[in-house]
Amino acid sequence: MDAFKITGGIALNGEVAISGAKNSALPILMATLLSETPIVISNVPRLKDIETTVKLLTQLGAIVEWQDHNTVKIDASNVNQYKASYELVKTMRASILVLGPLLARFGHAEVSLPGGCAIGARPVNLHIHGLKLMGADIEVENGYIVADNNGRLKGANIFMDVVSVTGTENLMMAAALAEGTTYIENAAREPEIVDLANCLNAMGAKVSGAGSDTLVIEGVPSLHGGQYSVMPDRIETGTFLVAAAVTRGKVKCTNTDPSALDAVLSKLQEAGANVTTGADWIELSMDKRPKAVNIKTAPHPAFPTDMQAQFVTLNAIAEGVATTTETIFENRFMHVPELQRMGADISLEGNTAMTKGVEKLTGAQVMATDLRASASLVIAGLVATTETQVDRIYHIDRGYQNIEDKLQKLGANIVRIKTN
Ligand SMILES: CC(=O)N[C@H]1[C@@H](OP(=O)(O)OP(=O)(O)OC[C@H]2O[C@@H](n3ccc(=O)[nH]c3=O)[C@H](O)[C@@H]2O)O[C@H](CO)[C@@H](O)[C@@H]1O
Ligand SMILES: C=C(OP(=O)(O)O)C(=O)O
Repeated sequence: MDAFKITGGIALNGEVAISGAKNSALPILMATLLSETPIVISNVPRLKDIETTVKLLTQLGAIVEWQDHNTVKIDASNVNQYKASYELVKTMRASILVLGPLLARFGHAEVSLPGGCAIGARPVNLHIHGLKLMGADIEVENGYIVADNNGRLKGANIFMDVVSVTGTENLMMAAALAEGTTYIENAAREPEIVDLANCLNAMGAKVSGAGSDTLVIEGVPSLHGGQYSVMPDRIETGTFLVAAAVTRGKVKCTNTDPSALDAVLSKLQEAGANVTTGADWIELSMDKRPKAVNIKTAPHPAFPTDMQAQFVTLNAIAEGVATTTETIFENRFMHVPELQRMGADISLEGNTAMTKGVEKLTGAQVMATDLRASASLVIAGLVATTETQVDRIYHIDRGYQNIEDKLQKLGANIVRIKTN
């Protein structure tokens, strides 16, 4: 298994080019299943979840061809399998995103029910409920969601009880090929929803309202290929900015979109960072110890849960006390015991972590438990006074393209090693 060895204490300095957004690329790649002709997607990040997606699309019968490192052509004209197996779904929950497209285009889909995972139960009841409202017949059999529909799905009025990102995406994709108009109320408003809607519209769909809480999707009989470029990864951007802030460095993130990061940038400024932005870049410099900042996660445009762990690390070494409240996932504080092992003073009460900032963290052998928890431990390693080993970094490889190369270029002392 791979691990990172990090020797901390170096201020990060320089420029880092941000990759395409994992959470946008995944639904967009799944959306290619809706198209009868080939589609070329650029700015696709090369990371484990994308490899898994390519494997899944290929198993379904799509022809996937990389045109360059980050550009992929997908021809889903001959898709002839409709099953996403447990083997793939267990490694990547976003596999659930084939459900809507397969059902809408082929009238049949079988997708393994994703299990619970490190950050919470994460049910998919809203995906199923919405598709049923569109007329699908759905049963859960032997651990699989088995969905059938005769002919086209029907447009429906869908109210989402809970704001769900992939739930909104699955239903948006299904509705794109449905007969009639679908209204999705209490829809997620994340920038990745807007990106998917733009991609679908480039394929001939009629989606409006993306970015608001009501989506209106006028179904069309078929979708076609074309070209689309994935938006920059706002969570990767935020992760590098926090790393710059805690190491008291100066980092410019290029190829990014500041408008997708309002809540994160405002918290970094509150922590004392100097943040400047241009159309497609953000520069952060920090010459003092950060001030502790209170955080409460909530659906976009509020503070993203995918940045919570990184800010717990910031608060752990900041001046003062702070509360970090997680309202999206019931079990997303697995990084806390690991940070405590590095000397952080954090107590957990329900869904709130209370941090009393310490002057320094010390290196330790720690274990990554999920994607963003891993990122928070890497950041802690960058600021710790002695060597840190982060084990099980397959979690971080799911969502960050070449994170160690990018950090090395900013001056960090981080290497990938093999353990046992
Ligand atoms: C691939 C991808 O884009 N992943 C992101 C997506 O995950 P994902 O789409 O899985 O997360 P959701 O937005 O669906 O989850 C939000 C909340 O809704 C609940 N829920 C969700 C669906 C459902 O059918 N029933 C239900 O109760 C979940 O348990 C959770 O408490 O949004 C999360 C919240 O911003 C991010 O952390 C993930 O990085
Ligand atoms: C939780 C995340 O991803 P996923 O939904 O794919 O598990 C994440 O990107 O932080």
